[in-house]
Amino acid sequence: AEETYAPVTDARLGAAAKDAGWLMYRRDYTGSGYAPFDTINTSNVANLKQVWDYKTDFDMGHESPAIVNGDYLFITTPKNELHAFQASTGKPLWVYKHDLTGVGLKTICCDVVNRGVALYGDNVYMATLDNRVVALDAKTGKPVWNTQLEKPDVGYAMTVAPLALKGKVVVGVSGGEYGARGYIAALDASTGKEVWRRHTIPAPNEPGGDTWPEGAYKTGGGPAWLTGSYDADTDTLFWGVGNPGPWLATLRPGDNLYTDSVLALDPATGNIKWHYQYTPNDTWDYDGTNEQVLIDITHEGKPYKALVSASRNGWLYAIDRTNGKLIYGEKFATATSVTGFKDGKPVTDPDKRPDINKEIFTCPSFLGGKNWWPISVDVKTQIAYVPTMHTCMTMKGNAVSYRAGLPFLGESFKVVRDPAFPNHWGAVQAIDLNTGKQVWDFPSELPWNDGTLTTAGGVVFSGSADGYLHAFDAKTGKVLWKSPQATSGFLGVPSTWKVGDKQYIGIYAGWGGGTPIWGGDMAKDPRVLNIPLGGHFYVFSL
Ligand SMILES: O=C(O)c1cc(C(=O)O)c2c(n1)C(=O)C(=O)c1cc(C(=O)O)[nH]c1-2
Repeated sequence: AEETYAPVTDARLGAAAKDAGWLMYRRDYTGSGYAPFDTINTSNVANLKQVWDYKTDFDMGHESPAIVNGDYLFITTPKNELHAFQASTGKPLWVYKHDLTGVGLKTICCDVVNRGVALYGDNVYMATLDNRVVALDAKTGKPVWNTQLEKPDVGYAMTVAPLALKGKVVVGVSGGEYGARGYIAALDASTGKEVWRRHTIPAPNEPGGDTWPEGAYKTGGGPAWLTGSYDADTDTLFWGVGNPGPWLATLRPGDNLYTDSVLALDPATGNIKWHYQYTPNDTWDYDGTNEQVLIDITHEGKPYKALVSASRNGWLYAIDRTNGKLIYGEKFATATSVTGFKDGKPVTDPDKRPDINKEIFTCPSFLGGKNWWPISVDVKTQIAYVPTMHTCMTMKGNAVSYRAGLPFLGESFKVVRDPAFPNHWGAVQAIDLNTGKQVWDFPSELPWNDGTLTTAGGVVFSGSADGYLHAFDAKTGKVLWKSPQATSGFLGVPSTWKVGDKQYIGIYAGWGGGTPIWGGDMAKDPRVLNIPLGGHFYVFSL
């Protein structure tokens, strides 16, 4: 039957946490990845069965969550195809294949991925590898507008899932490995016209401009390649900023604001309200882009409106989201580059800084104690479910000069095992956000490169690299159910929705992304090397 398509209004997005669908990247503006559904719960999750599936034509990383409005479901593929299905049955509705003819796909560091769509009004939005944002009619797939932000192949690319709010579609660019000057931009949702652009590296005359050597801002990196969050109470948009360029920090003394930071922005103008820098003068490619989850916590007896992020640098940060002050930092992985805090600012170990002719060994590797795979947070218990990677690295400086469209690193490196975890490349951890301390740990011999989904049914979902979707007991970490083995390793972000009384879980298998390309010893581990490729979207229900 031809279902009506209910427009995605600001009111619906503001109440997305309670919607029957899954209206945005992390379900709601807080970035929780938490669904209030309990139809599937700890007592019946063992009965989950596959109800439909879809195989894509691609062998690269599949990272998109299913975004669902009513009975309409949207997923994207590598190289920017957008597929619409009937959410309950998997009936294909339409496909949009973005035209990448003539695009070299050259300045894309970590696989030709896409992290999914945003919905607003009657439209669906996708950011593309050739730096466009496209708006399509969600019901028909018919193009509405198409705005190019940058030429392709000269440093910029886009892999981000857009965030829609208040008549705007907000996106951020990739390009931190190519000396692109990063930014976050807001486009008018109905016309595609750019409303504001916030460069993440200030010009010399702007606040923070004095944290860079002369002229360095033009090639200073600071990409913004993961989706932010939004606090309606204070009307603040939070967006993570990535690594500085070049990677070798001795070439750019200073804190290098606002790289490796979270920015609190006015969504009407893009003006900066405050910032917090996770890794000052980063020389390890630790980015600061990982999820920025808004959650109210109680720490040492005091209530806080917090923003939490499990950073690539191995520390879990809780920041006061009203003023940008550190509440606490706790290690969630072996972390020797950042060693602690002074007056709320991270302190780094000078002995762990590489230079020309100086090789160092430090943890985590540049791939991070956790990479982009989002944590989820149970809003009732304030427990976060954190995909974790156990790696360290050697790193050494070398000479580099900027050339448009080429890598701008100035370092060579190798990912190796974390000696503290001789048998495990990864884990899923439960961490109490009130304390920053571990509640349980599920170790994995393979890296764990999948986001997590938390539900009111007391079940946490996440997929393993060897192709099993796991259902964990949120309280104990006990595995309550595992799917039959998927045709590839899980990399996609799990999501859940209801059509009528039925609850569905959807997730992409489709190994790829940064780990196989950059993973050094981990990528060469035969169990990782032999993970079969191919995109396969699965939907499960009772
Ligand atoms: O600096 C950047 O612009 C940038 C972009 C991306 C991306 O857009 O996917 C990644 C990274 N950096 C990165 O450092 C990284 O480890 C990474 C992993 C992945 C992935 O999809 O698995 N993307 C990216």
